[in-house]
Amino acid sequence: MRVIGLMSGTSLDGVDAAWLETDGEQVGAFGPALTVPYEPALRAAIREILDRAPQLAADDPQLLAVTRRLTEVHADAVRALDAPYDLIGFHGQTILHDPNHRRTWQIGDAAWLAQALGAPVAYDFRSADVAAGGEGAPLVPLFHAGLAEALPKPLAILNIGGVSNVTYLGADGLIAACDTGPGNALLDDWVRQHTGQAFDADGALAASGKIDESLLTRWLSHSYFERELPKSLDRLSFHALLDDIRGMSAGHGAATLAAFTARAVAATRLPEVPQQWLITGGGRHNPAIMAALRQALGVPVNPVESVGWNGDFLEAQCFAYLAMRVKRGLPLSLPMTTGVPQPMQGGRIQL
Ligand SMILES: Nc1ncnc2c1ncn2[C@@H]1O[C@H](COP(=O)(O)OP(=O)(O)OP(=O)(O)O)[C@@H](O)[C@H]1O
Ligand SMILES: CC(=O)N[C@H]1[C@@H]2OC[C@@H](O2)[C@@H](O)[C@@H]1O[C@H](C)C(=O)O
Repeated sequence: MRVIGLMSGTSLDGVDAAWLETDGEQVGAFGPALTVPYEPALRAAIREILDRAPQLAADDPQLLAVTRRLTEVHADAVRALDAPYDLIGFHGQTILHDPNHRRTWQIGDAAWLAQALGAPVAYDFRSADVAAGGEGAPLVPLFHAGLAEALPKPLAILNIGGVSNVTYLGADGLIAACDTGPGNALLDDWVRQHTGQAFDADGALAASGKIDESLLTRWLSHSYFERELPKSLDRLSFHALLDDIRGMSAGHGAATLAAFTARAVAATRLPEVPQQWLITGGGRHNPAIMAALRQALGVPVNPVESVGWNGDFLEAQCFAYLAMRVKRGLPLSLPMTTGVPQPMQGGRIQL
């Protein structure tokens, strides 16, 4: 089937939309993809909702307004793709992720979207997993495994979005995963506070500063890095650490945060050392993070473009693939990807 996947990630920068022809197991063809950025007012409103999420009522007027506007931008993204489709995969925007309390919350109005587009919409990909005692994230591993079938293993695929997550593919067929630590979200927030820019373009600010090694050592002693996978994070899980660098110069802070993203990856215990790391997500555009990864991992580190994938749209493509799996009743997650007791179906379809 022809499926459009829609992902609004933890960076809060906009909606990624990507077209895929798939049966939910193989990818038949990749198609057009694009990003519709959120207008600054919407971005700020999402950020407010995210900060208020733990106390937020489902009928909060600001929540309802943000949900509607966010869903409209998703509809715009589908229309802008201008390609025929049979099904939509709609992730929505995560505003809260707390699997320990069996809560994960993605906002977005699937019923409105299905009606606006006149097409079925698969949505609510994470809650069945969390209800079954799983982490509810990451969900991308089965898609990575499908794409990487012919690649040499063991292989690690690292997404550096707002939060970073890794998929491990073993030579024996094992698929394992977890969030590794911060991606760009801490760094983005730091850069916004200090320069007013949305992110550290090309790692320039980080390159101008010096890494605070003793602080890094302290941060890496955080209990999250002791935990075995599977495990997952909220966008705000590490935000308290920004207090530790409050007095630092913008450059030193950026250098230390970029290095932390990379060292947290290296601190993640995988079943075996991968032959290669393939890097996807916006963080692969940051040379400071890429250089720190190469130094910390000691095996080849390459962007996913080196194997012909598009690292700006892999997650949107993933939710097209998962939409098809929802439709076919195939599992979305496995014991070693989210900690569910058995391969777990999930998602719902709005007709
Ligand atoms: N040229 C660049 N230089 C430095 N950083 C960049 C560049 N381009 C993108 N980024 C970083 O990538 C981020 C966006 O990444 P991405 O689009 O993968 O996020 P996302 O889709 O919200 O992620 P996720 O859902 O995985 O959390 C930006 O906020 C920025 O930090
Ligand atoms: C709860 C949630 O939305 N998590 C996101 C987030 O962004 C990156 C990382 O944290 C990953 O765990 C997940 O997204 C990807 C698409 C996933 O589920 O695989």
